[in-house]
Amino acid sequence: MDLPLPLPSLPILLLLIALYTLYTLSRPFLLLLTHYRHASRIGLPIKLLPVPPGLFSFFAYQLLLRARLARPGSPLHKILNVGRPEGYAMHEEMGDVFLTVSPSGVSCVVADPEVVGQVSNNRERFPKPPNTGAIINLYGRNVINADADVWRFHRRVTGPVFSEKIHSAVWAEGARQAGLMFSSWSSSPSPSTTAANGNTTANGTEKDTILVRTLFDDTLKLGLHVITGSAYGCPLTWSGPGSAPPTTSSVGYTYAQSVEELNKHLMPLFLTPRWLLRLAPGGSGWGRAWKAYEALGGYLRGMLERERARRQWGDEEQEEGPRENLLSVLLDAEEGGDEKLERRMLPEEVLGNAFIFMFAGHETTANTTHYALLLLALHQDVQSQLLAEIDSLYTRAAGEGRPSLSYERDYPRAVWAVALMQETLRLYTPTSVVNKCAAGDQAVTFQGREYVLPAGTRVAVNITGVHSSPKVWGEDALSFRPGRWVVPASTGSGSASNSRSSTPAPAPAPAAKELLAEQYTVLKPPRGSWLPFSEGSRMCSGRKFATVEFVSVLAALLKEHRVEILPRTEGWGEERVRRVLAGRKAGALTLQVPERVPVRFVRRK
Ligand code: HEM
Repeated sequence: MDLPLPLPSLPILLLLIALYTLYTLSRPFLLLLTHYRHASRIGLPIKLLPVPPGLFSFFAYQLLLRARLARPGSPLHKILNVGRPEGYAMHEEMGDVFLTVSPSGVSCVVADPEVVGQVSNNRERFPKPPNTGAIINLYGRNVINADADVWRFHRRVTGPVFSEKIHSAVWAEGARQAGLMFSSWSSSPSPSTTAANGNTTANGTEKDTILVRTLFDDTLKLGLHVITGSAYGCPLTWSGPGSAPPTTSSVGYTYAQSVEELNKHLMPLFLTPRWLLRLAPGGSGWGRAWKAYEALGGYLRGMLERERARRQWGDEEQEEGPRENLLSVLLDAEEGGDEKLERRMLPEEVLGNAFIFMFAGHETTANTTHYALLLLALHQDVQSQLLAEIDSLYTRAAGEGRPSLSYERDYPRAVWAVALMQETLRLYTPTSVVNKCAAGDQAVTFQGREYVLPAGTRVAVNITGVHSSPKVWGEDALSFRPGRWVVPASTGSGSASNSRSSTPAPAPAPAAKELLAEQYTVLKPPRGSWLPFSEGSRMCSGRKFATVEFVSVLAALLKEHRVEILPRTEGWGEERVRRVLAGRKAGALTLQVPERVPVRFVRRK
């Protein structure tokens, strides 16, 4: 006869619940202790963190921010932000290489160029941490979040796109889009852009000053249009019917809106299964996230279909054949057109890469242009140097009978413009940290001593830390001084590089005449000291793309104008703009100017 199992009595049940609760509550502390024990064997200074760094604290902070329970600089912000080291402050206290220990594990935070070099230039020993970039895996696996063999394959497929041919196309498209953007400001006065009334201008006439309130949105749109035209084979107009690529979606977001909304709603997209998002009410954040996801997916698929048709039926405009743009190399790999590739690319990988290049390739560059324009407006002396260089490029082009600047002839001479971009990226680098992870126990040498990082230790390369370190960039590390990048050509852009001892030395700002005489060049920084594009085999594929775009856009925008901030009498002035530049836009994955700053373009000749 079966006897019924005795049910636990109430006190035993309560005891079990209490024990479980105790275990759950004490688990983070137990983990913290365990990780601390492991970390203390490494021998580097240790900082204890109450919460796990990385995405957890990032999202927790975003939620609190939205619920208005935290604001930048508040104690909660400090606790949660501790996992995202920014600037050099933490290193002043802890040294250039130290460990953080939290319930989630041990991280090694690095702001020393030598250690950065060891970590970044060895993909086998220090790969990306598992699941990196899951947030950007929205449409499928891609070159940024893949690793090992999959990454190698994606890079082999997409790498050939970044050739001189595309840089030439980027130059032309950058100038064209900058021209369209400028015309949109000057030709159609609107609530956002009007001829400033009563301002003193260079020649005193009202129509020679253009007030621009939409620099933030317009530079983003410009970045999106440049990459769509030059890498996706889809040149766009600034507004009207030609301003969006073909789409397969009926969701009514414009192209620029779909990207903007997707950016805003990355968090729900990342955290919520797609089937649930689809059910969300249209007006909610979740509903908008779904709408943006659908709309952008529609544009990407629309461009892929158009490219497929073009490959099938031919296109008179595209004489160069299918290797011309990113979409055609992706489709080539999907169809197995290249026998040297080990396998075909899956449709989800094609879409994933079509998305990621657009995503990685427009916002970063656009924000750099935006920051640079504001910095130029604040630093008129630097702007005068740049304008002298731009004028000399146009004068030389005219002398050679060329109506416009060309990539081949003029880009190599744009020393000051490249220096400006590099200095802007040093101070306002879009990605503050690049993460790696020790594959097996890995030794690093720091200040002549070897430290072994156990398998699985995260390594956070603190880019902003390196960029603002006085040891690397001198006592004026925090000052905006593009002149530090301009060095006599005799020292050579290459010869000053790749050695720890040759940290960038201050260079006198040369006169534009001397620049033209080609006596100066842009300093190539020592390894590990300038990292906006990261370093090593996983460095940004679009570094030159972005630089060419930046130079071309600035040369077009400032051909006949100078950019200025609005005076204090109009509610702005230097101090306010400096305060805005000191902030960081919360919620953006990459750095953005946190507030809309109006500027004016004043005709100078
Ligand atoms: C100022 C502009 C840009 C900055 C500061 C920038 C920064 C970066 C950084 C820091 C990484 C490394 C990320 C990591 O390892 O986690 C990266 C990777 C990448 N970037 Fe950029 N980027 C810029 C522009 C572009 C452009 C214009 C494109 C394409 C047209 C692009 C495409 C990529 C790709 C494909 C990768 C992944 C490389 C790989 O893992 O093989 N980026 N970028």
